[in-house]
Amino acid sequence: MTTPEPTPPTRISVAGSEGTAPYDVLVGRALLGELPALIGPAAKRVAVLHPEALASTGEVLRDDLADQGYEAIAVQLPNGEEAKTAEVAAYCWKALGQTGFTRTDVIVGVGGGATTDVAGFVAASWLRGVRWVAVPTTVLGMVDAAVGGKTGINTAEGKNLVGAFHPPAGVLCDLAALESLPVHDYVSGLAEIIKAGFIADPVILDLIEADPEAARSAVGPATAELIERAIRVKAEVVSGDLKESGRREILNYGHTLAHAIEKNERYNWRHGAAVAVGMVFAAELGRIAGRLDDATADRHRAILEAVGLPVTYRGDQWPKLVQTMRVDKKTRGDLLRFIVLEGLARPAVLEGPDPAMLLAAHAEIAA
Ligand SMILES: NC(=O)c1ccc[n+]([C@@H]2O[C@H](COP(=O)([O-])OP(=O)(O)OC[C@H]3O[C@@H](n4cnc5c(N)ncnc54)[C@H](O)[C@@H]3O)[C@@H](O)[C@H]2O)c1
Ligand SMILES: O=C(O)C(=O)C[C@@H](O)[C@H](O)[C@H](O)COP(=O)(O)O
Ligand SMILES: [Zn+2]
Repeated sequence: MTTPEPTPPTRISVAGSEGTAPYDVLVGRALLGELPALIGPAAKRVAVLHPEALASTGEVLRDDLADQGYEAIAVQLPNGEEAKTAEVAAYCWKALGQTGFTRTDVIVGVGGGATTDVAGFVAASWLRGVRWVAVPTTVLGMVDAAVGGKTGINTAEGKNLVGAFHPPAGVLCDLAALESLPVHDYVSGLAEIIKAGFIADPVILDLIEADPEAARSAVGPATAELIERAIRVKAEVVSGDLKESGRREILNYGHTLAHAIEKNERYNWRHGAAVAVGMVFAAELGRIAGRLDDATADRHRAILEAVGLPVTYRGDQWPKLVQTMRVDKKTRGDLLRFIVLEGLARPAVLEGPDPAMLLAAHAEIAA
């Protein structure tokens, strides 16, 4: 009997823009052999930044890189959102300083979106910018966070308030990593996949609606296709607008309210769960503004509930949420701006909606 040839990874290209180099997102299995080529020939030192939950992965990777002749260190970060702080970034800078990390050395971020956001930010800020490679290990990291070069940390005042646009040299999405992901985290990533479906690729919605239970699994029949389709949406959008001067804002669909919910919950809600509620809110806002048809608005709640994502939030928190939304990055002056839909895959900006409209949309998600 012959052993089947390993399937080559899918390669999705992200164009360089505004002086940055193009790079590829690879999706497949057993991709770590690609890492040395992405680290490049100039590096002497490599720092592997990983969350506590992936301690053994981080150490194996460090040992592997050391065997290849790099001076490799593993830097363990707290799990999840707790890593996105100035203190954790400073801890990483200290580790780099003590290792004598130079401009030709390379950072590898292995973990979920929180880890790759910090790893990218440390890479952007160390010596004003060093090369980094993203190895996302969550659905959300693969389809969204690791692609596009938005890096950053939170401050007491809000989500992702400090950061930089600093694209990686490459992104390795090893689907096998998803098999250890708790279902709660897996499903959180589906929110960003569903977002990609509503803003650009409705086939995603059809695939999930055909078998929502299978969509919740790392080994479902459509898993790889869903992940690849969402990455293609992100890659296409960021290729044309790295610094979010225009079209990239559509990737923020549902995020204006989501970030306010995350802050209000002291980051104990997963990002994807907050984005799910935020998209239902944005859909209702679109409907109330006369931009979105009833069927598409209703489809939000149905698909998100079908995969087990939340669609409501505590009704008594509205004043605090509005206050936080006022400092959303899309706000211009005093003008709140939301991404809404004018139909499937037809995102648009809604500027300065009447407070009564916001209140009416809020009533639809208030628990
Ligand atoms: N930069 C961007 O463009 C962008 C886009 C979307 C989201 N984000 C950010 O991404 C973050 C959310 O990312 P996330 O949903 O991946 O969550 P996360 O990074 O918080 O990870 C969730 C949990 O899973 C653990 N984990 C990671 N991989 C694992 C694995 N393979 N097996 C077991 N456990 C694992 C983590 O340690 C953590 O405890 C948010 O901070 C969000 O703001 C950034
Ligand atoms: O890549 C983008 O652009 C996005 O908006 C993707 C979002 O899913 C992501 O959560 C992003 O981190 C939000 O960025 P922010 O600029 O609103 O903080
Ligand atoms: Zn997001």
